[in-house]
Amino acid sequence: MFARRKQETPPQAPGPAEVGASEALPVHLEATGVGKHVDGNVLLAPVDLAVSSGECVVVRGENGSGKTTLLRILAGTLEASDGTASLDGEPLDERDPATRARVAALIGYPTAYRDLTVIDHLVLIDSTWGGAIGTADQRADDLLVSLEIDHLSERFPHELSSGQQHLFHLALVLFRPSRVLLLDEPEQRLDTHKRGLLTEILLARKAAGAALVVACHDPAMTEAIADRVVDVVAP
Ligand SMILES: Nc1ncnc2c1ncn2[C@@H]1O[C@H](COP(=O)(O)OP(=O)(O)OP(=O)(O)O)[C@@H](O)[C@H]1O
Repeated sequence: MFARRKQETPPQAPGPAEVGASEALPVHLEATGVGKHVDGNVLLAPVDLAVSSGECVVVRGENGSGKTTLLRILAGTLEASDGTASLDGEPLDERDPATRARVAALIGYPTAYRDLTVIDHLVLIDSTWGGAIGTADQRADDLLVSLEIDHLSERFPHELSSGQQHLFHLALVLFRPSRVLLLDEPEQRLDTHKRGLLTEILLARKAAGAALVVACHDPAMTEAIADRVVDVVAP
């Protein structure tokens, strides 16, 4: 089991909106004419997108239209072939600590460790990123409660159902502080109730000042969280 970091003075426990909440500093993410092609194949036709603190842009489009490709470019893990993408006027590069400190992304499967439990993973993340309120265990518990998976905190990742695993993956991303949240189909594999919980958490993160870009196939969730919609058209 991962050794828990000890904290001497536990202040009050955080509320769900405060766990992983973004810092108060405003942020602006912008993509202008961003497109991607590889060996003559167009993965993403040029698209514009802009989002600031307290806003959510939902990216829609049919399967294969390029939503994940766009999110990868916005996360700084993929270089655009056309156009420019910037965060607060600076180029995005996931290798740059300045980008990593501001952007948290759920695109595909995050790294998980077979020998660490659910809560061990969160405490491990906390040892890197920390938090302002409460202890690491309190912060982790609070997020797990908000996702209604606190009863699974001592399970290993391979002991979770597919929907529970997805909630665990969401927890890994939501737990660390970030000013920008990029989520690729966060509603996948979740039942209606859990989609509602996730919607509440995303609205709380918006209210706390995060900028959100969410690729989403769920019309109800889109209606609830989106300030604007960007439709990606298949190349
Ligand atoms: N490494 C790659 N090399 C070549 N083409 C790729 C590669 N990765 C993805 N593609 C293609 O790029 C296009 C866009 O893929 P992308 O995953 O961005 O779509 P998407 O909109 O997220 O799809 P979905 O809704 O199914 O998740 C698809 O046609 C896909 O086949």
